[in-house]
Amino acid sequence: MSKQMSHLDNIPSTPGKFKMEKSPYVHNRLRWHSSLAKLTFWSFMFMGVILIFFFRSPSSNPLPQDPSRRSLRTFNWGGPAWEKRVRSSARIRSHNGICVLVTGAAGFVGTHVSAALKTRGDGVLGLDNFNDYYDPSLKRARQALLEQTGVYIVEGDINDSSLLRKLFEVVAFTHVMHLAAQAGVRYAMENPGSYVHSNIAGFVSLLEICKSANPQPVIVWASSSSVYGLNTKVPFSERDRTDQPASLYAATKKAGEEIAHTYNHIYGLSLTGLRFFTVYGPWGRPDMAYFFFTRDILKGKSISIFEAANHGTVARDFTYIDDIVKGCLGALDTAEKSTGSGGKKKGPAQLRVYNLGNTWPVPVSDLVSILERLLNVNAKRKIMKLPRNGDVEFTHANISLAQRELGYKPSTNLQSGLKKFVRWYLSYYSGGKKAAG
Ligand SMILES: O=C(O)[C@H]1O[C@H](OP(=O)(O)OP(=O)(O)OC[C@H]2O[C@@H](n3ccc(=O)[nH]c3=O)[C@H](O)[C@@H]2O)[C@H](O)[C@@H](O)[C@@H]1O
Repeated sequence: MSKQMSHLDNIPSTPGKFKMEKSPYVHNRLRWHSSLAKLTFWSFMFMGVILIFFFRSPSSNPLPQDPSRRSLRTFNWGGPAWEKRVRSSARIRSHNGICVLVTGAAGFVGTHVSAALKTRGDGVLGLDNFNDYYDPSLKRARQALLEQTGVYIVEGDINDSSLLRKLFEVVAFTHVMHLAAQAGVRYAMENPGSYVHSNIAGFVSLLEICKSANPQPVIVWASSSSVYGLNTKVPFSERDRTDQPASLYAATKKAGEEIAHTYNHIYGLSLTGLRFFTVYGPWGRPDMAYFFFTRDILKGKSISIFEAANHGTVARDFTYIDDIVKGCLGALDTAEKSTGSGGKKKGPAQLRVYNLGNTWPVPVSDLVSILERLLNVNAKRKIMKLPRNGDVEFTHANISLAQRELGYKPSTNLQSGLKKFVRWYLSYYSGGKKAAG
């Protein structure tokens, strides 16, 4: 059976009525029907105007690109052929393999993690809503890449409970790698609603299904280095305070950590949050600085390099994607099972949080110098004061906990990681055939 997710489902369909009233009835009935038709017509016109007003009015819709508008999109799923594809993608092909639902599988980290799991023989099913936060054609290209490795990505939203329930009916996932999220620090000021929709409502929707699944899966999910916010103690350790987020994005990730605590406490779900530190690499996100700096340097456009007060350095603990993938797999492999069943906790379950960084902060101006050398083009640098839109000045991970417990050991420095990124970038956007970002 084909199912669809759409807000439009709630609006009754009406065209049949109008057709019927055009049939040749006796005169009175016709008049009665025609006035009924008029009444119905004008009622619908009136409702239409109100709906248009509601969606357009700035006061009733304070979020100009409200993500709920995105979920007006219709996703098709269901049916025997679809279920067969889902099962085949999720089939474990190695001894001791795990069966993983990867949310955000067409995203940057999601694609790399899905491919790595599939390559080692785990069962992998992707889920992604292919939203247009950045160029969806890049997500489609990642999807095509995953298809070659045998990973199927179901198109749907993590807020669609009936889809999630169906997926757990078709496949007994042992693990969920939850990477679907609204990312980006600065965009949170433009579209705050999308952060609440994906990072809070979407996470809760997923946890609700996981808590009732039998067996309950293990969940590993993407938190963020941004939870350290205005924390000035460096390097950032998991024990440091995280109650001063500098952006709504950071606040939603911090909220995710608290929500994880609740579901672990009440339902016995095994939950591991990974605080990623500025992940970069091939197939990366065009909204991130290293990516659009590359694009703009090549185009001869000027780039803005932020600096802190008193010409202070802004730096990031840039972390290469392959290192992050190893950290994700380490977290999945070391996670203990959830303890609940039938939606009820049977005993204490594991609740963990780890930093996944590189432990080597690099000033943004140095990042630009590396790109200039790799691209053999001088950047048009514009030094700007760090805008007050959510960015923090400095990130630096203490990774000793992840090292000890996950065997996490980053091994790629920014120079060699960017070299791989630039090589990918130039071949992907070869000769300007595709427009970057
Ligand atoms: O570590 C993380 O958790 C976060 O890392 C990145 O956030 P961010 O570090 O701000 O990454 P970019 O947006 O690529 O910025 C990198 C650096 O370049 C700087 N920048 C950015 C944009 C710009 O025009 N100029 C500029 O100097 C930023 O201030 C920052 O220091 C991701 O975008 C987040 O999704 C992720 O959660």
